[in-house]
Amino acid sequence: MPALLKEPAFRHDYTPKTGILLINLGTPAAPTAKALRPYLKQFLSDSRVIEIPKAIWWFILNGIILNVRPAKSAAKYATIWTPDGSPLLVHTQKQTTLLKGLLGEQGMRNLVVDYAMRYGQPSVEQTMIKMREAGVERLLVIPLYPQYAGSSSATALDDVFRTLQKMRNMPEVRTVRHFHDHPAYIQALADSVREHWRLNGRAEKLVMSFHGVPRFTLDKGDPYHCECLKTGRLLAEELGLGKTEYVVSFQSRFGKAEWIKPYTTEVLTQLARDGVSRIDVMCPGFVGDCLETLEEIAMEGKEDFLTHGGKEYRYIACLNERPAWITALAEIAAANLGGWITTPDDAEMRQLRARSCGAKS
Ligand SMILES: C=CC1=C(C)c2cc3[nH]c(cc4nc(cc5[nH]c(cc1n2)c(C)c5CCC(=O)O)C(CCC(=O)O)=C4C)c(C)c3C=C
Ligand SMILES: [Fe+2]
Ligand SMILES: [Fe+2]
Repeated sequence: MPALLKEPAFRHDYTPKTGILLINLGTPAAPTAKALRPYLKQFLSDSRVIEIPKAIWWFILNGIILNVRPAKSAAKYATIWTPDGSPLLVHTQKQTTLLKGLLGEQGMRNLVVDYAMRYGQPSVEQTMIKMREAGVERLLVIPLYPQYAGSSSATALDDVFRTLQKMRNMPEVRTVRHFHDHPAYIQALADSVREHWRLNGRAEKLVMSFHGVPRFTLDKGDPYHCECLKTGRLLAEELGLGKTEYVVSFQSRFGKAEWIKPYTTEVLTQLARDGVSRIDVMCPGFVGDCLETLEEIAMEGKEDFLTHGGKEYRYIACLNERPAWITALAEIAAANLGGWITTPDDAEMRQLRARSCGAKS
């Protein structure tokens, strides 16, 4: 049992709140090798992400990867960094604010909406302590990954459960496992494609590129690959696309092992070689633009396609702050908040609470 966190003395006179905690992957604090090193170390030391035996991996990580990758990755981050910081952080912050605003407009009171990062800052523990201090007694956790994977959603939830183990007065907890087939999420994606078509016309193919995972995880029971294909199919159906008009592929391969296929780079190269001249490319598995979409897909992917004979490569931005996506997020939250959002005003709630144990305050 880990050591318990410090908590304030119990009191009656506060309004119990319901919290929504959005968890995203996390991102380095700056686009520098110095900032990349601790970020990558934390990320790549996660046994949900790297399943190689710990002792062997320790040597590979500390002896090779952490000496080479920080500088290489920092150079990539530098190409997408914004004046407000890393796009992943900026979009997560904005999504949190917009969700809070929308749920407030929908009349949900006594609600705390906040975000945390699985790697880097603010950590899950930090945000959970902050929410507990704000009076959160019921906590809904939404990992910002539409498709469940052990290396994304599950590790985010591990962090929540680890923090709960350290809480004396732990909140009630509900978790969202995935929303890969949620109609409002599919609608939001479809809206973004239709808007792109309205402004730019329609390309010959729509490429839907998802983050990859090692192939063996599928063989060992991870549903991620299947959920990506389902998202792709539902989106294509919503857009009225036939089987030959879209392709689902997987990006961001790490290391030499086989990952789920087809690889996005190979698909882009092959499409160009096959004489397809104009393609639309999107990343439905990322709800906000980040390094993997802005650098790997919008920049490197474009180069792959154009250098192999393609003529026009149009990247469709992630959902980011699109109103339809914030509405979808609110729907996903509301569907999981059943019975948790109470209507009595603050004073009444305090009275109810004090009365239940006979105390005066
Ligand atoms: C080492 C293996 C990796 C697995 C497995 C993996 C799964 C996975 N990742 C995401 C989402 C994101 N990954 C991002 C960056 C990133 N991913 C890996 C490695 C694995 N990911 C690394 C080493 C990095 C860091 C960048 C680099 O050095 O290449 C990001 C972007 C972060 C940002 O700051 O913008 C996202 C998002 C998912 C959803 C997933 C499993 C399904
Ligand atoms: Fe990743
Ligand atoms: Fe399947």
